[in-house]
Amino acid sequence: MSEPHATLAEEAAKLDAADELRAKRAEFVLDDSDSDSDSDSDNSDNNDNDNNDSDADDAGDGTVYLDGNSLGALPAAVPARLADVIGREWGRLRIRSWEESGWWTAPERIGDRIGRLVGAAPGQVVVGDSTSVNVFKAVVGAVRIAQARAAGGEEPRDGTRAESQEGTRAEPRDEILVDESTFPTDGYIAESAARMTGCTLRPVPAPDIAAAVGPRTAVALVNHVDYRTGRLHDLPGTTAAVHAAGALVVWDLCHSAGALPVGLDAHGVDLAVGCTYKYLNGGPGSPAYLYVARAHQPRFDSPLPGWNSHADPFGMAPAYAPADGARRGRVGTPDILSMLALEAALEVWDGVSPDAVRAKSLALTDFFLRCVEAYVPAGRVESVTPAAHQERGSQVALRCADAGEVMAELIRRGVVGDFRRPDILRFGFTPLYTGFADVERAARVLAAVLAEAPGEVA
Ligand SMILES: Cc1ncc(COP(=O)(O)O)c(C=O)c1O
Ligand SMILES: Nc1c(O)cccc1C(=O)C[C@H](N)C(=O)O
Repeated sequence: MSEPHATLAEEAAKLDAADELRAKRAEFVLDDSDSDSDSDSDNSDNNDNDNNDSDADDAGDGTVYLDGNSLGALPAAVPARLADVIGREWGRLRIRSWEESGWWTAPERIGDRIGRLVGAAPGQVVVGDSTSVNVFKAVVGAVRIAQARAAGGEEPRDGTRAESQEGTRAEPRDEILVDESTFPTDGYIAESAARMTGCTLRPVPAPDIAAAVGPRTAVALVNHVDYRTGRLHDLPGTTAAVHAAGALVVWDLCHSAGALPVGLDAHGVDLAVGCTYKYLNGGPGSPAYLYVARAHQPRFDSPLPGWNSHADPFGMAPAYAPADGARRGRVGTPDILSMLALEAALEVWDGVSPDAVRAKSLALTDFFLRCVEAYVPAGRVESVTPAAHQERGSQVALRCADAGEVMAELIRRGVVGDFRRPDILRFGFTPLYTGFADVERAARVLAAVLAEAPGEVA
């Protein structure tokens, strides 16, 4: 029997009152009441949304922002910090800021801040470039490690031998596995990396990678959370299986970092990449990051050995000699304005534990699914996000044939999610600023929109 609206609205109020992260919401800019009516940030073709959320006031009480899994909201501390970076550090200190304002060391300093959120001890994460570029560095770097190990008969990290038999040289490591439903950029880059390294690329469903990995696999590239379905993949189990086969694993954390604990060190992950503009709220185009586990750093041979990763960058030597540690993952001059905006954005995480964020994330997605079940006529939408907590990230994806029109109308009424072709409504739940009342309202507006546009599940 469906739960009535009043009951769920009351429950939302109680859940909000008991929410230990509730105060964090005030650290974000979420009020769009004075927004420029020409501003159309959720209306870009890139975002696959066809409508403008400047009409959000139609709904009467502002916007419910459920697109933080694409672009996180603005942390309130960022504008003043950026004004200082521009006015004082750049405007007055100019070149001195590379030293005096800590610009030169920002990629590693901010990397350590992200490291805490993804379970990496200091010295293993460097911030810079886009996720796409870091996928390239990570996959090629990982293949080179796997191939060097196979050629030299070295011990992999978990102690299993690279030789297939005592005294016999191991088979060549010439295969890259990629999760079949990967975000496209990872697949494109893995394909290019495979061509460059003499590997073949084999797409495999992420849950099957543990079984598919074999003696010729060099690297598996896997998304921790699927960008369309919100499915959370088994990072500990897949990593262990890849290691048991003597290969390396690269995880893409775009849709998990800042939404759930990752445990990179605890699970022995080799390399990882991620963006910072989703749950880490770094801003549009904010720099991504690269994790290279400490044990691999001495052998990490970057395919983009720029001068910033040189052991002595200002020596300007003609020959390349790599820096030690995380800095080896750098390429060229860091994008300081975006990088320092990200650093200010990360201050909202002070005192916040990834476990608390995960608990609230699951509570939010559970509650949304319950509200949808209560409000939306049976069969009108179908959830493609797993119900099991251990398989769910921080978004809910609902399938319906008219998803494009439905999302456009939702946005017009102040509920901002996004649409992924051909038939997915995507709702992201950012625990630092999303409340249970937002969730209840989103489901209520969704049900109203669906009732007015009766259609079929895809
Ligand atoms: C899983 C995943 N990887 C990579 C990217 C894109 O990376 P980039 O920062 O290079 O645009 C995204 C989103 O844009 C993503 O969802
Ligand atoms: N990076 C994006 C962009 O520059 C424009 C629009 C959307 C994005 C995204 O991040 C999309 C996102 N990775 C997704 O999961 O679909």
